Amino acid sequence: MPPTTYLDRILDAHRAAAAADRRSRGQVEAAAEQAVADGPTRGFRAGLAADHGAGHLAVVAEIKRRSPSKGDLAPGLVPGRVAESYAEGGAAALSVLTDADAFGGSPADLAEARSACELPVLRKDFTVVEVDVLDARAMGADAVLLIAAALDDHELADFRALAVELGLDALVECHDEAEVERALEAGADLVGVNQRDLVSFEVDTARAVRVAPEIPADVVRVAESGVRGPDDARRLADAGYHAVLVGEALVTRPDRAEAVAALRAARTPA
Ligand SMILES: O=P(O)(O)OC[C@@H](O)[C@@H](O)c1c[nH]c2ccccc12
Repeated sequence: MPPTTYLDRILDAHRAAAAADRRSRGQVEAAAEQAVADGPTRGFRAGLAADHGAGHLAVVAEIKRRSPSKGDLAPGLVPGRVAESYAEGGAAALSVLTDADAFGGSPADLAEARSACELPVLRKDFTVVEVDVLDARAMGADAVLLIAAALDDHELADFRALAVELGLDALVECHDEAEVERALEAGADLVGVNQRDLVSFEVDTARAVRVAPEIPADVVRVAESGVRGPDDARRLADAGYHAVLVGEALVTRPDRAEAVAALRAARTPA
């Protein structure tokens, strides 16, 4: 047996939490339906496409208190304040970690960040059951993360269809060409290539650049993880990414708005 990885452990914890969930499906559905009745989502995919269409590299700015690989990044951050500075810097969207155990986040962080700005918000978490998708809508998210490595083909397609039904965009996170293939098969129109291997935690920029051409032109492409600054961002923009998703390099900075603006400008003029 291969050793249990961080990803396995996090997924096991999420599956155990889902199994221990005493709420009925009807209860969770009602909460999601209430959110749908309260109003439409803000358009996460459309926001990235629009900013890219306007000549920028779209920035998905992440609110991340800590990570399993780096420990505390910004444990005392105030989500509303951080959201304001990201918006001021020109972020196209936010990503908010809602996983508590490994990342120190919460649904309350997402709600606070979203109400502090007009930006669409991705719920960054480990989606393992359909209830997670319903919860994402109920907590106010505009998009949900589906990690290809954590889901089988049926789950990927079903969870994505449910997200679409609820008005959520689904960011399907891939790590290699085979996973991109599976994402497309499941109908993905928004694909993230995670440069960090969720098993070894190693970041490989060459991989994101190599995988990019595998993704069709009508799919919005997001490069995730390990983007340290404008130089990294420019390489990814040149490789065909519409957007970068950046956590650590933004959350640890005193001048978060300027750091976002510098990433957004990191595109070689056509
Ligand atoms: O902090 P970074 O290296 O900029 O990475 C952000 C983001 O890509 C990373 O947080 C992430 C990518 N995929 C995930 C899945 C779950 C939790 C976290 C992640």
